[in-house]
Amino acid sequence: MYSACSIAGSDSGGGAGIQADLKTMTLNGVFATSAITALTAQNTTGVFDIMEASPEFLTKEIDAIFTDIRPDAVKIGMVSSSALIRVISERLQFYHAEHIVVDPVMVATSGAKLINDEAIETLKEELLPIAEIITPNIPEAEILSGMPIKTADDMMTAAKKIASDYPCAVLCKGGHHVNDADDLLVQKDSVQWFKGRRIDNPNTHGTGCTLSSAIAANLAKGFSLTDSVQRAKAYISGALQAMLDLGQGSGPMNHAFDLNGEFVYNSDGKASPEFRCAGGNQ
Ligand SMILES: Nc1ncnc2c1ncn2[C@@H]1O[C@H](COP(=O)(O)OP(=O)(O)OP(=O)(O)O)[C@@H](O)[C@H]1O
Ligand SMILES: Cc1ncc(CO)c(N)n1
Repeated sequence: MYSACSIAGSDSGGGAGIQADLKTMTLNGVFATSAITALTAQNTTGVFDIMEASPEFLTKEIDAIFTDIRPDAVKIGMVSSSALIRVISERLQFYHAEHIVVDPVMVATSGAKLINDEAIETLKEELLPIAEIITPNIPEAEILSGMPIKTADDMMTAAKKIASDYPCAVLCKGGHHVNDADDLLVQKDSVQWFKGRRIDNPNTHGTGCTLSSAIAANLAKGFSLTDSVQRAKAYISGALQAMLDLGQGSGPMNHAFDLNGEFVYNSDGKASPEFRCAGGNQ
């Protein structure tokens, strides 16, 4: 069975972070491992506290994973400090990790800052050079490109700038646009829009984590980057469309669905009629 590893923060509320990643990877048909960078005391209304793992402990988590169940892809989410970013970069290069997806998490849906300013520079220096793809939302793309994004043309200019500054593909997510939820993928030789109808659901906590984990899971299974993004976009649209309404703020998504309405994935990562997800038909 293929496996993917999430290196990210824990969300006690279950909607984002490691919790979203493990659900997404499982339902996209790969075995999921995790190296936790920080605990957050968080729910749908906000982030109340953060406790970082030490660099030494994060090193041991990554070593434990790579020396035993080597991941076929790695997703990196919330990493709040430069010291932790350096550990991740060094360890992933040491293990020649493949298919690295970087979600440059900066601010939670609720508005809480999840990275310090110095660490944003370290992320650019240490993680973007080893990433296959990065998945900024619009505010993150503004910071990485150094330009404001108000229109689809701005999105294109900013994503192209980031893709020319760093050796990775860039998926600029349109969730923060007011109209359609269209995402833009810029690779060295191609540019492609992934169109998404905006789903009228205020419960979008963890959409970015879910999308990047679904991309990593599909890369782990051997799909091309373009196909992995396409499949991840279908997954996030399904999870938003499945309309869960939990908590008092921006709630989590519903992962207990499948793309055709009934079945989830078997251990080969193929849709299987024998393996029905509890709650999938609700
Ligand atoms: N209301 C919506 N309807 C349809 N798709 C959406 C909606 N909101 C977000 N998306 C999609 O969800 C994915 C994540 O995008 P978004 O810009 O919300 O990421 P993010 O801000 O990093 O998420 P997070 O809330 O986890 O920080 C993208 O594919 C985006 O198009
Ligand atoms: C732990 C964690 N990672 C990422 C996000 C971004 O959605 C969040 N809110 N919490």
